[in-house]
Amino acid sequence: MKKPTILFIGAGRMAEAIFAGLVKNSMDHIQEIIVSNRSDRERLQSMEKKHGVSITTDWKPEVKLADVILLAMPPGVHSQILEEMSPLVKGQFVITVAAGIGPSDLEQRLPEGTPVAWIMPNTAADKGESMSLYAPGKNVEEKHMRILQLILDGIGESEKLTEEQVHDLTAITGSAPAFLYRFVELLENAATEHGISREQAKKLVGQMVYGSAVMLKAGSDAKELREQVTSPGGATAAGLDVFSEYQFEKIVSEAVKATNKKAREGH
Ligand SMILES: NC(=O)C1=CN([C@@H]2O[C@H](COP(=O)(O)OP(=O)(O)OC[C@H]3O[C@@H](n4cnc5c(N)ncnc54)[C@H](O)[C@@H]3O)[C@@H](O)[C@H]2O)C=CC1
Ligand SMILES: O=C(O)[C@@H]1CCC=N1
Repeated sequence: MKKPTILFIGAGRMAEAIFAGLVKNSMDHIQEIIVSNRSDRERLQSMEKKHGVSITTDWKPEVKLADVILLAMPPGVHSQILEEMSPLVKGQFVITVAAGIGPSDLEQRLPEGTPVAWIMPNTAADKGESMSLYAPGKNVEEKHMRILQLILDGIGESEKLTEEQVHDLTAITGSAPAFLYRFVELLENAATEHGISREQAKKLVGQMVYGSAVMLKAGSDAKELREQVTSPGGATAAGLDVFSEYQFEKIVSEAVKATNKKAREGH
C-alpha cells in the first residue's frame, strides 16, 4: 500500500490530539502529515516544532498532494470549506471529525463518487487512547478502509456505527470526557477543603479514576463494581442516596440529550 499523505484543515485541539497520536504511533505507515490553519502562524510553527509535521496557512495548493483530507475545523465552517474544496477534489479520501457532519453531508457537498468518512474521536487521541466512533460513506472501498483503520488505530480504539448512531452517541464518547473531568474537578475541590494541597488532591483523584478505569477495562460491569464498593447500609450508600435525592440520573440523561441536540445543530 502506498503510504498516504494526510492534510489537516484546522489545527485546533482535536487536530493536534489526532496528529500527535499518529506521529507517536503510525508514522511508519504515513508519508507526510501537513497541517493547515487559517491565520495563527505561531501555533502552526509550534506544532511543527513539537510534532515534526509540515505546516501551511493555505490548504488549497496541498489538496492535489494529499491522499486524505482530514477536516478538523468547527462544524459551522464546513459548508464554506467544502464549497471551496469541491472543485479541487479528485478522488481524495475526505474525513471529518466535526460533530453533526455525517458522511451523507460530505457526499452532498463533494463531487459524485468522492470517498468520505466521519470519525467522532475524543481528546485522549493524544495519548493513543481515544474511543472513536466512525461511519464510512457509500464510496469507501477496501483501500480507503485500510487508511481509515490506520488513522483510527493510531489514536486508540474504534467502533464502526451507522451515521445516525454516531449522531446519537457523540455525547457519550466525544463529549463525556468533559463530563468526567468536571466530576474530577469537583472531587479535587472537595479534597482540598481538608488540608491537602492541590497536587495531593490531583494525585488522589487521578489514581482513583485510573484504578476505576482499569477495573472497567478488565471487563467488569459498572453496576457490579459499584455494588462491590457500596457496603450495605455503609458510607458509600449514604453518598449515593444524595445522588438519587438530587436526581443524578436525570442530570446525566438531560446532559446527554442537550449535547446531542446541539451537536446535530452544528451545521
Ligand atoms: N475537542 C474535542 O474533544 C472534539 C472535537 N471534535 C470536533 O473537532 C472539530 C474542532 O474542534 P476543536 O479542535 O475542539 O476546536 P478548536 O477551536 O480548538 O479548533 C478549530 C480549528 O479550526 C480552525 N478554523 C476555524 N475556522 C476555520 C476556517 N474557516 N477555515 C479553516 N480553519 C478554520 C481554527 O483555526 C482551529 O485551528 C470540531 O468540528 C469538533 O466538533 C470532535 C470530537 C471531540
Ligand atoms: O464540544 C464539541 O462540540 C465537540 C464535539 C464532541 C466534543 N467536543
